[in-house]
Amino acid sequence: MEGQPSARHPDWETEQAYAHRVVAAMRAKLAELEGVLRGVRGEIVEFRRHFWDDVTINLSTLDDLVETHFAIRQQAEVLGERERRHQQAAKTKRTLERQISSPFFARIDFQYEGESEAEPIYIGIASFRDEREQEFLVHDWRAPISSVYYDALPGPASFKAPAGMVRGELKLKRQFVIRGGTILAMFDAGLTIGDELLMYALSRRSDAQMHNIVATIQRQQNVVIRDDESPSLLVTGAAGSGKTSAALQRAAYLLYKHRGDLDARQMLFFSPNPLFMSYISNVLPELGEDNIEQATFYDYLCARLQNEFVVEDPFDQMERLLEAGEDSRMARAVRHKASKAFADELDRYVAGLAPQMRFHPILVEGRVIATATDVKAAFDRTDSGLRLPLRVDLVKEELLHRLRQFERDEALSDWVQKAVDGLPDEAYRRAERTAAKRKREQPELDEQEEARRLLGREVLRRTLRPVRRFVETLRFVDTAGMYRAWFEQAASNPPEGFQPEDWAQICRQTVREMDEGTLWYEDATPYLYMKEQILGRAVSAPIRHVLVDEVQDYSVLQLRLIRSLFLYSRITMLGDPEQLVSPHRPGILEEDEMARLFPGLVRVAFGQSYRSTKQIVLFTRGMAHKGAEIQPFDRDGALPQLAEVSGEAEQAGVIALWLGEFADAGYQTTAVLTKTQAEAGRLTRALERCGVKLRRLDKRAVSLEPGVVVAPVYLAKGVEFDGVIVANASRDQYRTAFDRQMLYTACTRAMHELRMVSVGEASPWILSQPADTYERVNAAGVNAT
Ligand SMILES: Nc1ncnc2c1ncn2[C@@H]1O[C@H](COP(=O)(O)OP(=O)(O)OP(=O)(O)O)[C@@H](O)[C@H]1O
Repeated sequence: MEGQPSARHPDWETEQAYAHRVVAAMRAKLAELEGVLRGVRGEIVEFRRHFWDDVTINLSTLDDLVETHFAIRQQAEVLGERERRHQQAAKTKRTLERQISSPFFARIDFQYEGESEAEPIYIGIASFRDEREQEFLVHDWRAPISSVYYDALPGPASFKAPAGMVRGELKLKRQFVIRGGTILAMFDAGLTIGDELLMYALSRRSDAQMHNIVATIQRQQNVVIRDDESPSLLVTGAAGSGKTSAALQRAAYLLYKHRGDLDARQMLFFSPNPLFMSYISNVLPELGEDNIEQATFYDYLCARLQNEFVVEDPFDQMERLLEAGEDSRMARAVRHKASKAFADELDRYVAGLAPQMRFHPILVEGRVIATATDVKAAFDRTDSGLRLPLRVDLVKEELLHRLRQFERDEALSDWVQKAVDGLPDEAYRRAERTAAKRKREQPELDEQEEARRLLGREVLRRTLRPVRRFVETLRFVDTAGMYRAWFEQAASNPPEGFQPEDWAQICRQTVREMDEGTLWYEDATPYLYMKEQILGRAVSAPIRHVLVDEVQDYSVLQLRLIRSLFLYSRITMLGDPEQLVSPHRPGILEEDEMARLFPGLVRVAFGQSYRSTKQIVLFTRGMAHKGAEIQPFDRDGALPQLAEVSGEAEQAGVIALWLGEFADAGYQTTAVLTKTQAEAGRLTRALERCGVKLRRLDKRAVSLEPGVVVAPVYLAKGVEFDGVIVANASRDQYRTAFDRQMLYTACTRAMHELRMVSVGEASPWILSQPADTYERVNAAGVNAT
């Protein structure tokens, strides 16, 4: 690395003077903004107080009603506009406050082609203009020219501006660490980019929150961040290679580039667990952007399925699997239901479903408006050339028509007239007035009967409301019955092609579970997918960008569902096949299925791992299939340690000892990772008995705080800790290929230090690593080799 040691840099004073100038200008702007904010706030309070003064409420005639409506609307619009102005100013203020502490993090000197001098460009989290001088004191990191900082080395360079490519020469590339307006460190980048600043960033202690990487975005990451052309992106890369970070920076970049046209509510991030949602929730606000929408795939499924079933969550499914074992029927069921063969089979079933469509009858207070057979007959009368959702829609129209007819026909019937007695007096008076008016227009009308008819229809309208809703929301289609029937049929008559040998039993179990009102997690997606095929896809048009993290854990149908629900959205997927911690079959990321579902898919692979020290990466990469491709970042730390102990009490003792050492090292976040929830519970109790203060994370945990946590590995996905202790990393626990992925995921959560303890012989996935990549210690933490 060519670079000047910070303290001796000859330009230090000049740069500090510039930083002071910028900060002073920012402070002045902040004061001005605070004045504006106070003013707008005052206006809002005043406006709210006198909201009704300018509105005359007059509901006498229809014209008056319309006028009143518009007057209220106009007032509300004025108020809304001020509130928006206030929100905008408050947002700018927050960004400015952050900028004042660290006004910029880089400077490039760029000499445009044809110019004789280079222009210094300072880069920060947002741009800042000196309005009097009409010059940019700081450029936004997302501005076109800023890309030179991320992409180029000193020498000829170019960047893409809206009007085309701009060429020139990069004369200087300088990086800063500034806190509280004071320069703490300053590096000039030479042939390699920003390694010192990166080292500075990666050596920090984790505070349980992910942070932005804006000052040290690497060239390959920048490709992903600024890609505004590919319809879909699949970013694969080793643990800690910055996939999630790049995706969040990408969201910030797109929000900036398309500001005014794209807002944060139009971007959706699928997170692996609720904990992760809180872990990343700081990144965008740090960059002055609003948080984008976040959901776990499970939450999304439940929202779509409403309350039709109790849907098992993926963590319970995981526990079920860990208990049953990989060779169990349950595991075979889950794997098969996640496969392409199953997805194709479901597509075939839906394609041939028309003759077997099932419906619920339409009943009103025990009276039959249409039997299930009637509804089926109505369906059969529709044009068989049409797609299922269109045919269902036609049946809906016919049923609504029948409901209207029923309302007309039944108004004078006894059961309805009996219910009329319960109507309020006002309803009687209204009906009598209307009947009298009609009598004047049609003298032959029986006025009393007309009033009774009107009252009867009012009763019916109320009674029919839920039935109408039932029809309008297509709940008359027995989708659950059809999903269930598919398994019933398959149990007695298995479909052609590959099935697990005990498929018939699996099908019967699925039926039993549904009869109890529960949907296993592995059935939730196929069921929803089938439902969307029958009833019509509720395409989520407002969402324009979807980001899917940990995509290696998704099944074929989950991806098909995402594609169909977000048909018009651009999709960015992030994954690492080595971290497959779901019972699904590996390889989904490699398959043609990806290219078929996401036409124009662009794949980007990240090779370098940033999270962990060189020692941790050299050790963990041995567990990965394509480990040789993982490049560690040259940051030194201790060798990972392994202690083999004889029992659980001894294990707790070793962990307590290690936790003490981690605390002495100043680690703020430490995780003790187990395989299962039950183990996490036992270990928590054992550690508490040793006097350790810790927090146990379960699937309901929604935030990560500094300190020691005990959790099963699958809950720590995507998250990182200063120190990680893998509990009971023994042969019994981590033996199979699936276990290897789990162990790899656990070990790669560590930033600075990794320790493993095993009750009995350690896992072969550890023992097969080169002896010089880890250290064996005894229960007292003393080298045991
Ligand atoms: N360019 C960078 N500059 C500074 N830090 C970086 C950079 N890229 C990644 N990191 C850091 O590396 C760590 C891992 O990043 P991130 O979580 O985005 O990786 P990932 O590929 O999503 O990991 P995993 O697959 O293990 O969940 C984070 O602490 C992040 O801040």
